[in-house]
Amino acid sequence: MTLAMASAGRWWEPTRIVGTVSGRSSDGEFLAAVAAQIRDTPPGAPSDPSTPSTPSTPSAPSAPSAPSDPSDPSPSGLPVAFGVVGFEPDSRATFHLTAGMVEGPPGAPRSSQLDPRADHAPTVVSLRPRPSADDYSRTVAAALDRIAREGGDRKIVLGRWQDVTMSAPLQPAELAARLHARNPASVVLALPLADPRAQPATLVAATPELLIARRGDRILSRPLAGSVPRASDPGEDKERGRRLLADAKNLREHAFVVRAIADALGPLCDEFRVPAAPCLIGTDSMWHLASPIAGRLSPQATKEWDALRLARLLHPTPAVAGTPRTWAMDAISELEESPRGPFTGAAGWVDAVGDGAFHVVIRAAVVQGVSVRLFAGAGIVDGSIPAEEAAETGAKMMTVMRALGGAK
Ligand SMILES: C=C(O[C@@H]1C=C(C(=O)O)C=C[C@H]1O)C(=O)O
Repeated sequence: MTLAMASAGRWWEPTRIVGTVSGRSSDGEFLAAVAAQIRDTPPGAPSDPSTPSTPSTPSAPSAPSAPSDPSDPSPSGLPVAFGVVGFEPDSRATFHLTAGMVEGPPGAPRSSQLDPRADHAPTVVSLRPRPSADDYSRTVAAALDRIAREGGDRKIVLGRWQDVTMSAPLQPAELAARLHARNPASVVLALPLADPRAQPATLVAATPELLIARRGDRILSRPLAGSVPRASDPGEDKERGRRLLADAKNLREHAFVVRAIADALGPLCDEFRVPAAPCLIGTDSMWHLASPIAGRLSPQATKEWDALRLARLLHPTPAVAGTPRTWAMDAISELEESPRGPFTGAAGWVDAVGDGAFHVVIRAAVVQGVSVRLFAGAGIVDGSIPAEEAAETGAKMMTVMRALGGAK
């Protein structure tokens, strides 16, 4: 099985997986127990024979290097719990208890199953959008009706799926390596999902969105909301980014998220900084409005709030659910075709001292043999245009589609 993470040009793998636990995503007791369990996991603990370690794991842990990014796994080389909390309250959360994450060789893994020049590279043989772009546009219109009925000042994030079939089973590590090569500024995660009913599946994502990182008393969140697809012409591309920064509908969409995060984190902090206006960040396929929010936890909050508990406090934000949260989640479960599960969940790590980083599971796929399932969503507010939201979700899926070799 493949458990790996890449951020800021560095690739991380566990020295050893000592156990895997799963429970309901909304089960606070279960998740508190995960954080407690990692405090009791000795570094280099003997491996549980039922959960073999990753074959490509380096044999000796490398010396912990200085963190270059708040998302990096524990620089102290401490045991970490690495996992995902799903979107719906009753979805499955999976955590792998590892003896520590160590930095692998740059650009790992070494093999390249997805190298298009290799004859054994799996190729895309079929694509099935669920629903079609037209049906999705109709669902967006239905969401706009709901928002209008409530007076307009609301948001619903609506998504759609794409089921891809490959010509041969896809190695999740290969997809992760490709995403990492193409999206150096995103955090790449490959995370086996525990579902006893299903054939083994792995979540792979290249996410640009940081839900929360905690290092000691310092916290950082960088929500995204308000997006436009990039353009191939450099002049037009730059112009789209410039227009996004000044676009009233997208700024409103963004403000919902910043407000929710500031309201949740502000009371825990002695110092707290929210930018007055968002900045622009780009991925391979999208421009996004982003707000880096930073704080210093109070001494009491530092003791009580580990990274996973902070992630649970924020998740799901209006970037992936909407506002107000419960109303938006009800609308999503009525309007979307199926439950999202890990998509738009929170994935990352927490260590024995409560430090950690959780990322929003977007630009993601679930890989299961020859099947690859993609998801992308878009925030709907008063003024959204259904066809544009369909185009936006299509563009968001391009990050994974290109890495699969299924798009230019
Ligand atoms: C839901 C997704 O993206 C979220 C919605 C965004 C938006 O509506 O602009 C931007 C980033 C994400 O927070 C996704 O990419 O699937």
